[in-house]
Amino acid sequence: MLLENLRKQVLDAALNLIKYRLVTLTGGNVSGRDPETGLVAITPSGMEYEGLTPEDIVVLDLNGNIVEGKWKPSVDTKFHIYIYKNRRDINSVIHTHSTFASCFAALNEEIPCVVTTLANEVGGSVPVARYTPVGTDEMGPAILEVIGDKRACLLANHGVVAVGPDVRHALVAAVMLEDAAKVYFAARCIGKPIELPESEVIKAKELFLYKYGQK
Ligand SMILES: O=C(CO)[C@@H](O)[C@@H](O)COP(=O)(O)O
Repeated sequence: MLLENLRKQVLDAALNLIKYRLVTLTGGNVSGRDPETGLVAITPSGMEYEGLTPEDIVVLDLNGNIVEGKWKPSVDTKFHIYIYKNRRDINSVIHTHSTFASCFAALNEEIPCVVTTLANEVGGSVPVARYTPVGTDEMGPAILEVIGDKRACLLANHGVVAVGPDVRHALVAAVMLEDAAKVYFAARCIGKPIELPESEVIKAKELFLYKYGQK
């Protein structure tokens, strides 16, 4: 089996989307790129993640051709591939429909950096990519128009895309974005959330990039 370890990471992340309630049923998708071969492992389309094995994860080349796999790849394959083709620093793309972040996607509203979590794990505020129809060539460019060096963006009227240098970092960005979106949602209900100063955002971002955990 090609890319067994990466396929296991992609499947594990997909199961975590269910665990952290970022998707329901077959919603969302996960992919990872192998830096050595350039091949991409992506979840199959329309299949619930529980019960899948690494063999069910589809391996593609950067033209979107199936290299190994028995199922059709995600309906969102085009934007995953577009991101990999245009951003060498990104080796994982995760798409979710997480509830609170999707509220702001429905409002076409950026989530400001009102808690250090967003600075730490996403790199600051969360921009909104313009609406594009699912499965089209437009979604990839719309995402790269806004995401910059952030680790996540909202998809207008749709959901969330999180990215990272590997599957683990992209998963953490997706989970922590939803945490921060819940806080922002509740804070908006109570009063007027206060944005962190840019200087503090930079400090919090760098702390997690260079010092957090066992670094
Ligand atoms: O949001 C969408 C389609 O609108 C997709 O993420 C979701 O339905 C999952 O599709 P796939 O199972 O990845 O083909």
